Amino acid sequence: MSIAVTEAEPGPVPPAWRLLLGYVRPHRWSLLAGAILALATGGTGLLLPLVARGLIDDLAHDRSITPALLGMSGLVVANAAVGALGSYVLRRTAESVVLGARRALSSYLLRLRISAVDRTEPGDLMARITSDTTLLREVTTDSLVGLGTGGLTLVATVVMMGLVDAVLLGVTLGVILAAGLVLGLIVPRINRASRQAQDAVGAMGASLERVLGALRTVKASGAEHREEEAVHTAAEESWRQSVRAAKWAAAAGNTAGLAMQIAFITVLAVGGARVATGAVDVGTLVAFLLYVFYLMSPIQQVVGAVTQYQTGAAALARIQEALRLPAEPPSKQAELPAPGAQPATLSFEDVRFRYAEDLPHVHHGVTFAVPARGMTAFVGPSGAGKTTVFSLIERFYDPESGSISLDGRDVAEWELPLLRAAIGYVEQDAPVLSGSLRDNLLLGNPGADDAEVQRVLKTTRLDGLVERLPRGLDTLVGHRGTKLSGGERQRVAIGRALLRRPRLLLLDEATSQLDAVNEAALRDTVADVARSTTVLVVAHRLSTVTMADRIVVMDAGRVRAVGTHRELIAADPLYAELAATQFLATAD
Ligand SMILES: Nc1ncnc2c1ncn2[C@@H]1O[C@H](COP(=O)(O)OP(=O)(O)OP(=O)(O)O)[C@@H](O)[C@H]1O
Repeated sequence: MSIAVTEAEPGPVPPAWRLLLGYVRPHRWSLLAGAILALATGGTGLLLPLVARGLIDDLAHDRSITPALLGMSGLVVANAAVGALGSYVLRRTAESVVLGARRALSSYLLRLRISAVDRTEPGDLMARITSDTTLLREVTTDSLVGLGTGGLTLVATVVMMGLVDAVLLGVTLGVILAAGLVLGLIVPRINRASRQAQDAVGAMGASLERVLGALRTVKASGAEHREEEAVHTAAEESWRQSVRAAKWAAAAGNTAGLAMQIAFITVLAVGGARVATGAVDVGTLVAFLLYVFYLMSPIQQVVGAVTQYQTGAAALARIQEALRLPAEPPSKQAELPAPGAQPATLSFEDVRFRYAEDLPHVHHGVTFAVPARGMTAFVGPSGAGKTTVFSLIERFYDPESGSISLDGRDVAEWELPLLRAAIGYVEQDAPVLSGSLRDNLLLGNPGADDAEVQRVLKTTRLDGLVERLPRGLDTLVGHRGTKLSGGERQRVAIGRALLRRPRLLLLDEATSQLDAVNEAALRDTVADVARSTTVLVVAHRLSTVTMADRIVVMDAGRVRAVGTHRELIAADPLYAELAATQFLATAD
């Protein structure tokens, strides 16, 4: 049985509110506490008009207004205190929702399949973790709580208004209903503009990542202005769409505000007439008008909640899009092989592979076998499919047909962490991560002891460099190791792979030449490692292939010959030609 690397095909995208509830569920109790406090704030405010009516009554009947004044002051102070506590609890909960989303999204993105990463822009994915998740904060507080507390306060206020005067309530609701119809037209536009604004932020992140990742090349090509324009265009697009969203949000807010003013004027007119006919007294009209005034806040809250929800729904959709990219299953950290573990065997059997359905095949039935120990070199023209062999062994991709076996067992049946724990992989451009030399060396085996590190430093001839550096292993290497030379970066990458005590070492040789001394040293290192480990090298140097135990010659996605240097020189014209040029990675 093979172990699935891609997750099940995702079904239809759930609606934004379901996604939002998913993020909020772990924090439901603190959210509820915040909502209750917000309601209590509304509740204390709701009592004010009644106390005010009492005060007017007291004045009309020549009674002392001190109790009513004290009551109103107490209510105002309680209102402020409960309000402050409520907004702190809500804000804290919202930050926790953002944290939860960031953790989930970043964990997921680190598990993405390489094929998914090939199709995406890292800068855009970063924007989803940083900027889109931030929008969840407002959605949680303004939207969810706003809708809940604002809605409840609204209902409570309407009930109170009904109790005070049903006719005036009817007038008020008529005006509010008309405003609601207008809002129904505005709200979807906010969603559309917000989505486009967030997409543009993603595009800006992608442009920035592209430029900053290759700033030397951009400068050397004199392309700063053109690249600057691309970043600015994305930033301006985000601005344009955000302004559009702001325009519609402002229209929504003001529609609600205008409706309240109209309701106020209408109630004043109709209420005034009712006072004149003696249907209601002045105190009732004042209390009702205070409620109309008071209605403003929950209505603004509900309208704000709905508009904010549109922005949040757009962000949620972008987050969900990232969470639906194919990823590897979650797994535990695997134990590395013990020192001196048995070297691996490897075989490819009729492997066919292409990077995507719409791309041509890169492997057209690749077959070869590699015994335990010794060094196997892969040679062939550029684009022949050599590096792809390594990517398939690591299961960055899966073949379309055929099988790849490690220790006689199909790699598809291995637990991914166990498979990768058996392998040390040095990529062609030898990536070095920002951080210290030590961080880089221990990346694949943080538990390596000092003696192991020292041994690897010696093997890779990095010991001299470490001694020269004032901070030794703790020297920071800069973004992508820019403070190291190309050769040093390559040796750090090899040291890192060796510290994993690999049973199979994959070495994609750099096409750039090292200086003669370092090249010889590296050759000796690899030869040394090959005595106890199975080593596969994508070779670009004649000096590497001449010492290989066997050479696999690849051409246009096929293995055309296997043998030693001496055998192949005689038997394979392509190999003879490659060898004659010294540089084995010639262009097609
Ligand atoms: N991630 C990818 N997505 C799509 N196509 C790819 C990808 N990686 C490589 N290819 C294509 O697959 C083919 C084989 O690439 P591969 O890197 O395996 O060649 P190679 O023999 O290692 O070449 P070189 O000697 O130049 O490193 C090339 O035509 C390349 O354009």
